[in-house]
Amino acid sequence: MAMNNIPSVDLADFLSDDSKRKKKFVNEIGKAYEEIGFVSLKNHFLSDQLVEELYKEVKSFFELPLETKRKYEIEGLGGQRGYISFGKEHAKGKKEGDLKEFWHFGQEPTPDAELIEEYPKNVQIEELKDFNHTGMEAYRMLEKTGIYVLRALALYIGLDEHYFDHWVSNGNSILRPIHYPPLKEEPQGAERAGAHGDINLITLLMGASTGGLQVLRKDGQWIDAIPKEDELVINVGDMLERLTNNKLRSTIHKVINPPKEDWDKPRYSIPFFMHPRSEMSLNCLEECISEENPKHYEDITAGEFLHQRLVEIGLIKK
Ligand SMILES: O=C(O)CCC(=O)C(=O)O
Ligand SMILES: [Fe+2]
Repeated sequence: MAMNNIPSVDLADFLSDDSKRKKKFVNEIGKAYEEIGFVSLKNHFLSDQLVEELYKEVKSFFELPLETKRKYEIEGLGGQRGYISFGKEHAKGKKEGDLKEFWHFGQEPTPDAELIEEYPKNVQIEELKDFNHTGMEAYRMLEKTGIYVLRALALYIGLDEHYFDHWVSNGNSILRPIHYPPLKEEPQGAERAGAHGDINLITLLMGASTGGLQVLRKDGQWIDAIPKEDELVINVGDMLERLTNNKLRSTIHKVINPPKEDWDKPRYSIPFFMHPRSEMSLNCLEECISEENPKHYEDITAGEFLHQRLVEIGLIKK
């Protein structure tokens, strides 16, 4: 039986004036990311009320008729904004599409952002007047939380506390509400979400409508990752693993199919994928290269890396 043992950390420690508490947080989250790659975080900035409103909007959207949702599936964006229909995305290296449909909210940059690459506009849903602004409100609160987590990680790695600030402010982050519909037939090798590592720097995940998320521990055992009430599950993605030359671990995870008696139950989940600006260098940091841990990756920018991975998961056609 899988069990839940994702370490829990308290953002209030990091925000406290007591330097011992701040240091404690930095060490706890750093150690957890070297070991399991996941934490559950309390005292973040996303309120229960906002989560509730967002789930309500998201459910209303996915309940719309397919032809209405299809109006919002925009060609040529590599699935980076709007609606992405059932079965389109697959885990890297897997041919069966995941059993999910989803939506993407993207960055709305401030006028002074000076971006090298312009972001596509968010897609506005006409049928639901509160959908877009509720999504962007949650986006901002998750982004704010993520910036503090990255500050703690910068200190852990031995960088300036504000190393990531510039790269993630006006960065290419994505909020992804997902609907896993009820299963109607034997899935034939497909899963709700096949085993994968996330592409981005870090992922912040509010509680899902039901369980199903599992994480692959170093010893090869799959364990459940369920945030406690009021907590966010936060994990390291491949970009941060690469930047830190494998010091911080992007852990493989998946969403398993429910047992047959629960096939009639849908699942909803809303991850926030924190991405930097596309020009950020992901070259392995000097601080993370040593004789025992020689450089594992070629130099690359975040934009180039993202493009490669979108091709590999089926969202961009070669
Ligand atoms: O649905 C979930 O709980 C997680 C989904 C996920 O891992 C992803 O979309 O990257
Ligand atoms: Fe994921």
